[in-house]
Amino acid sequence: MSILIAPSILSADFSILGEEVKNIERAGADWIHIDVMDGNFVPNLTFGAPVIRAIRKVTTLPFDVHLMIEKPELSIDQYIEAGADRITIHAESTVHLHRTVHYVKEKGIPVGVALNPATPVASLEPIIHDLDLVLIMTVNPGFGGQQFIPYSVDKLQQVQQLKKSKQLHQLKIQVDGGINAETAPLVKEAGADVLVAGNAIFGAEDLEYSINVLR
Ligand SMILES: O=C(CO)[C@H](O)[C@H](O)COP(=O)(O)O
Ligand SMILES: [Fe+2]
Repeated sequence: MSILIAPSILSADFSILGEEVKNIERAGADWIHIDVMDGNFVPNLTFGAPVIRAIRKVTTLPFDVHLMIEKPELSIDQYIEAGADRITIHAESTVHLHRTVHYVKEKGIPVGVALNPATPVASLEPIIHDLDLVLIMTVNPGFGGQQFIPYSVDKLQQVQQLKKSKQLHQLKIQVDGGINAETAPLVKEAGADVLVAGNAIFGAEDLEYSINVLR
C-alpha cells in the first residue's frame, strides 16, 4: 500500500476554509481529514455537518471524518448526508462500538475505529476484522499542534502484527497527531499507511513540499 496523506483542516485558516481546501487538493493531498469535536468527548469544539456540506462543494477529494463526539451513533447520519466518504469513531466514545461500526458499514462507506493513547490495542481484537481502518491517536485528541507520544510506535507495531496474523490485507492503519518530518519515518516504519497532519502541512510555506516530505 502506498502512503496516503490526509491534511487535517483543524489547522487551516477557518476564515478562508474553502480556499484552504482547494489549495490542499492542488498540493497533492489524498484525503481531507475533518476533525469533528463536541466539547464533551474532547475539551474543544470545532465544526459539524453544515461546514462539511459547505466544503463538499469545493473539492472531490474523499472526506475522512474523525468523530470526537460522545455517542456518535446519535448523529452519524448527518455527517454522511453532508458528504463524509469515510467515518472514524472512537472506541471510547460509545458503549455500542460493534453496533455503531456495523451501522456505518450498512450505510455503504468505510469505517474506522480510533484509539486514544491510553486505550490498548487488544481492545480491537473482537472487532478488527470488521474494520476498514484503525486510527492510532499519537496525541491525546482535542487539539492540533501537540507533541507526538513515543509509545505510539509500539502500538502501531501491535496493530501491524494483528493485521498480519489475521491476514487483514485491506485494513488501513492511520496515525493522527504530531506527525511531521521527524515522526513520519517512525510511523511509516511501524506500519502506518495513512498520515494525518495539521500543523506540519498548514503551518508550512509550501503546501506541496510539506506533503511530499511526509510522503
Ligand atoms: O484529531 C486531531 C486532534 O485531536 C487532529 O487531526 C490532529 O491534531 C492533527 O493536528 P497536528 O498534526 O497539528 O497534531
Ligand atoms: Fe483527527
